[in-house]
Amino acid sequence: MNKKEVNVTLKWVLKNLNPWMILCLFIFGVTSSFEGVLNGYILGYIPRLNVKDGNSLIAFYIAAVLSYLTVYVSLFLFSLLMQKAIQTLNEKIKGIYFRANFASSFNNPNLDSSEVLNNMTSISKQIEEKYFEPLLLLFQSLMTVISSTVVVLMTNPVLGLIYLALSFMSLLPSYMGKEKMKIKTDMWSHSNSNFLAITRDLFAGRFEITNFGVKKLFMQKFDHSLHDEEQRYYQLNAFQYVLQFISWLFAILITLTPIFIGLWMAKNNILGVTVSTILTLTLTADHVVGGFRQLTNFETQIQSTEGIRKISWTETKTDQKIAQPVADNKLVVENLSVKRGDREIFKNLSLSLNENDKMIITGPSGVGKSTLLNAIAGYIPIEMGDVKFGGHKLKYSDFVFISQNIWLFAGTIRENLSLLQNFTDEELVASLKKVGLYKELGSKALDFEIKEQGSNLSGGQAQRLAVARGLLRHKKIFLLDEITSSLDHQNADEVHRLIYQLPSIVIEVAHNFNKKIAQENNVKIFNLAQNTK
Ligand SMILES: Nc1ncnc2c1ncn2[C@@H]1O[C@H](COP(=O)(O)OP(=O)(O)OP(=O)(O)O)[C@@H](O)[C@H]1O
Repeated sequence: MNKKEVNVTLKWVLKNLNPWMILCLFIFGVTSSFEGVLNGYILGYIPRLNVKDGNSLIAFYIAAVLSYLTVYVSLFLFSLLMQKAIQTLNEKIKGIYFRANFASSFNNPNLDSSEVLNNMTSISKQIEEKYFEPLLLLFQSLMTVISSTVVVLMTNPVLGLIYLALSFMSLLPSYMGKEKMKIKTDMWSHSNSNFLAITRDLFAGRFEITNFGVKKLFMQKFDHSLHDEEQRYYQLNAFQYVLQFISWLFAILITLTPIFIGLWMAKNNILGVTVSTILTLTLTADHVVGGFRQLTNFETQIQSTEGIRKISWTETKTDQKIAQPVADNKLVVENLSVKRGDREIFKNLSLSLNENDKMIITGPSGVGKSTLLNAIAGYIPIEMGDVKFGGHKLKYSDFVFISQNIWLFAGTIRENLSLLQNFTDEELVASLKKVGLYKELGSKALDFEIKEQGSNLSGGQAQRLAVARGLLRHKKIFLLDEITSSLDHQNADEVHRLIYQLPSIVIEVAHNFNKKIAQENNVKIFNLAQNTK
């Protein structure tokens, strides 16, 4: 077991991006940030132009076109590069997230693929929208704030400072409403998760709700929770509009007051203020505050992802080698003790199987048959004891574990058998013949297309395919968990005759089994109930 963790931070982002990409993002981030000051600078220049001088008008026109062109080309390239960077980072994060869940699923057998997929999509989307994008845009906003501040102060330091001070007042309403906004968001989010939980529960219990005739009561519960959720959402939005309204009122003061002060200074010839100064400051000062507002917004988004950016998992060591011959092919279970939760399922349990031995583990429901098989396989933690094969600790590569749900994926029999490893067609055909599937699947058995989750194969065919996978790899141990419980007697007997003849050790967990076939094949019967009491 190996504990691993990836913390998605600025350092991680920089490490995973190409240095050239980072350099270009930096350059275009700086040049594109002048978008904020360009309007103010160019419009503010107009009153200073000598409109009688044609040459200076042409020069002004060319300079303005080139400036806008530089800024917009930079902005375009910055946006394009940003998307490329996000693609790279998304691929990394989704890859890590999937691998983390894949590895951790060994300790969480109930983990469902749709849950992993949903989480992977929603978490990576959140990291993309609330971390990667804001992080890349944060730099650009910072540059906008710096360049606009420089232009404002250079235009006229005193009037510039008045403009900035008043502009920053526009942040007051949202700053003051921040705490209340957070409370309202939390309330809505709490109500929303309640609503989702109730919806899931109701849907899962739709048959019981109908059978017990309690539909009306549960629909009322649903409506109540839906109303609560929508009401909280309305309150959240209404509060947002209240803040917005206060901001508008502030804006009237903030926009007109510095213009009036500027005009008054111009009238009285104070500090060389002109109409040109007022124009430049009016159009530029807003970008300082706008950039600042964006900065704080990005920072809040970045902080909100702190929890989901830490991805940790436990890596279980797997070896992908084909089973190697061992000194003696004996499987020995020594003093095995297993607890599930606080409950001791069995204690000091020992078993010994020689090469090619077959054993059925039986006993009443809930006694711990599947637990024992999973503990032997190493799929669940054990309290004490050892499981050895050929004198060494049993490894994943030593055995094939087959349960009722055979893992089959959309693809050919060839792919499902070889699992994308290199095997010749002769080897694949030989394994299919051993389980009696070759003839059954027609002349082109290897090219037979299996549908998603093997929906076009019978239960028995799927079981035999799983056995063929193990035979192909010369596995010396087959661990089988209730594999025939969903098959009819004839199919179940057929599968049993096959597995009891395998040149391997077979341990099968079975509630019910055909005693005659078991006897004919010298299968040992191990009743767990008698061995745990
Ligand atoms: N995932 C789990 N987490 C906690 N306890 C579990 C879990 N699975 C099973 N158990 C407990 O372990 C006991 C043994 O379960 P197990 O599935 O091994 O029994 P079994 O003999 O295979 O039953 P059955 O024949 O009904 O499949 C159960 O009674 C249950 O209390």
